[in-house]
Amino acid sequence: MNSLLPRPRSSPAPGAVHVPGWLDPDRQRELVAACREWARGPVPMRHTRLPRGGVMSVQTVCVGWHWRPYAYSRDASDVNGARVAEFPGWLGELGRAAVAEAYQDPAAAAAYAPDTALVNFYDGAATMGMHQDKDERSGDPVVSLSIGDTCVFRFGNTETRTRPYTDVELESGDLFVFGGPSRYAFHGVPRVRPGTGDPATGLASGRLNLTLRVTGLPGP
Ligand SMILES: O=C(O)CCC(=O)C(=O)O
Ligand SMILES: [Fe+2]
Repeated sequence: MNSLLPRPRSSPAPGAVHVPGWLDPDRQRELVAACREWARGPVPMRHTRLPRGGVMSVQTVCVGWHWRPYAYSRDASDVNGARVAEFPGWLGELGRAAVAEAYQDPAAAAAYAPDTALVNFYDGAATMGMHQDKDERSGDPVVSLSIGDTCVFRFGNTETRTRPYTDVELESGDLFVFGGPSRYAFHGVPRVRPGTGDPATGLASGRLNLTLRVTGLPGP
């Protein structure tokens, strides 16, 4: 938080809600510690390789289900063949609390059962191009949690990867939920602002983002 006045919550599109400063400092520290463990394994955090030969600038580790472009599996055959870490119960609770906060809808929150989390780490130069989250077989909302350096999060429309879009500054502790008519909106991260995070989170530099999702795939 680098502003004098609290940042207001906003809704850049129907079904998309930004809640600034939702995670308190203790929660942020706990999440950084958990992400650090997941980054070690059983499937280590890596730069995801794209089918056409490119490599993503962010580093990613998954929990619950392993994502590779463009499908989910339990085993990370594109990394080391290991089965991904279990999706912990507390992370599901956090997801339900996030949906309750964003939509102020207890029934929608109670029904929300995320079974995967993608953990992305951005160094100062990493970006993410405009894309849709569409490898899930469920239209349930995506819950996004940010820790560390501030980024520009570009939230667009469901039709094109271009305008109209809204640029939102996601700071450490911010919650962003997109569901309903915005579930398949294009979005991306054109810029991270190095040095804006507070090292007290446990993250000396860079940005962490967790997206909780419902894969719609059969469990265990
Ligand atoms: O880092 C972010 O804020 C967005 C991440 C994202 O869009 C994704 O993992 O699909
Ligand atoms: Fe995404």
